[in-house]
Formats: sequence, structure tokens, C-alpha cells
Amino acid sequence: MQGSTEALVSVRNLTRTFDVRGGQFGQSRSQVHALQDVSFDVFRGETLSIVGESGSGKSTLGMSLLQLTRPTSGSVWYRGKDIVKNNGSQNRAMRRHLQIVFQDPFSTLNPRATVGSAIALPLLHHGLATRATVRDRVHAILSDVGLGPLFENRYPHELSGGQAQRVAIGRAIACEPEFIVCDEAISALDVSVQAQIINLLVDLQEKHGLTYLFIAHDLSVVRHISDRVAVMKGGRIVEIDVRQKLFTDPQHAYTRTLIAATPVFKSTTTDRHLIDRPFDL
Ligand SMILES: Nc1ncnc2c1ncn2[C@@H]1O[C@H](COP(=O)(O)OP(=O)(O)OP(=O)(O)O)[C@@H](O)[C@H]1O
Repeated sequence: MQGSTEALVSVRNLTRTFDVRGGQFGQSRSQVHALQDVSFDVFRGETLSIVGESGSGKSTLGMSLLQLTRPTSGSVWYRGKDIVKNNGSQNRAMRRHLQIVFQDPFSTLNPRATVGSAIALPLLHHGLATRATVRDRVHAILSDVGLGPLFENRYPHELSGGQAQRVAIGRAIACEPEFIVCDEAISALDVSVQAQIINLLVDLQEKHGLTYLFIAHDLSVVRHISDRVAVMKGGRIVEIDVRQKLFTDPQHAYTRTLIAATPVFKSTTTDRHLIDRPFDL
């Protein structure tokens, strides 16, 4: 296990209910219980994966941890503080330490901003570089994510999906965070590019001591890179355990169903880098 047993983030009794309108003219109202009494810890340095069927609440959970959506009730403890109670400026300051990488990098990159300025912005905003040092920092971050210095002048439309996701990851690590939510961060990429991005995330975790909440639906990847896995169904965590135990001795019937639907994993390596996909088919 890569992580410690020190809780970096603690989620307690988290609930998120959405009011939704139905009917032809929106005349009827109902509620969706996206998160129901969710409690768990994320240990410093670990990769905790969240798996579950579509609509089980994975993204709502990830967004709630960063206060990108406000929970209906419950608490999220980080650095001794319940960040659910944060005001706007406290949230902005907190997000230097807690970052998120989404599935579609193009939707989060400004199409009119170069890669260099996308990475420079958080550096300058959080006082992590000055006008004099920012270019060197941008180049160092580009190198960290496997991109050469010339990428600083490119615009998002000039990037492949994998390159754009590298930029999004670079922008996240520019803030020197300790915790990153990866919300289906490899799902939209070609299979061979997925392996490259997984390997990059593994390298960055080792280099910077990062903690990941890795939201995914692909159990073969989750099985490879996670320290622990939480299984969500209907807004609840139905099972959470260390990876080895969860995959070899699942306790919940739904976990068994998910695992049964996953291709057999043949690799016995303990190295979390992927050689290529489909490595396990
Ligand atoms: N803004 C919203 N308004 C209304 N309902 C929402 C909203 N956001 C999420 N939901 C509902 O909450 C539930 C959980 O959604 P969520 O996106 O967290 O699931 P998920 O497990 O991430 O799904 P997927 O794997 O498809 O991304 C779903 O029923 C969804 O329709």
C-alpha cells in the first residue's frame, strides 16, 4: 500500500439531494438522492478509487469534496476544518491544495488561452511564481507532464486528447496540491493513451507525494492502480476495502456483480505502470 493511515480528507454523513422538475411543463417536482449518508477517509498518499454504475453518485461525491457542488448535509474535514462551511474566498484558497481533473480536458481549457498561460495563471494567482520566474516554472511543469517547452505557445485546438489531458494535469499540479480528484480522467482517451496518462499519474504521485481520489468505471484499471476501492450504488458506499481484499473476497453482492463483468486480470506485477492496454484482456 502506497498510502499511510493518516486521514488527509474525512467525509462524514455526506448527503446531496437534487430537486428536479418533471412533466411536460416542469409542473411536477421530485428529488434525486445523489449521495446518501456517505462516510469514509482518504489516507495521505493513497489512491482511493470510486467505482459504481452510471448515476451512482461518483461525480457528485468528487465535486462535493472540492465544494464545486454544495452538499445538502454532512461534513468534509480537511486540515482540521469542515470545508463545507467555507465561504467563497476560503474555497478558492483551499482549491490550491485540492484539485480536480475532469474527463474532457477541452471543456476546462479556455480555447483562447495558450497552454503556457493556462499553466501560468494558477502559478501567479497563488503566488507560486513571479513574472520573472513564471516561464521557467511553466517549462518545468510541462516537462513534468511529458510535454516539451514549445507546447507553451499552442492553443487547445492544436492538441490531441492525450496532450490536452497532460495540460489539464499540469495545470492541476501547478498549484502544488496534495489531493487530486481524477473524475474519469482517462475515460475519453484512446486505449493506448490511457496507459500513458495512468503512468504519468503514477509518476507524479511518487514524485510529489500526491493523494488521488480516482473515479472510474473501468475496473481493470482500478484493479491495477488503486490502494483501496470504494463501491457506490444508489448514492451510498456499499463496500470499501483494500484493493486485494475487495477483488479476491468481495463482501457485497453488487461488488461481486461488478467484478464478474470485468475481464480477467492476468498480470501479477506489483508495478503500477501499465505497459499498454489492453494489458489484461
Ligand atoms: N445538477 C443535477 N441536477 C439534478 N440531478 C443531478 C444533478 N447532478 C447529478 N444528478 C443526479 O444525481 C445522480 C448521481 O449523479 P452522478 O453524476 O454523481 O453519478 P455518476 O456515478 O458520476 O454517473 P456517471 O458515471 O454516469 O458519470 C444521478 O441520478 C444524476 O442524474
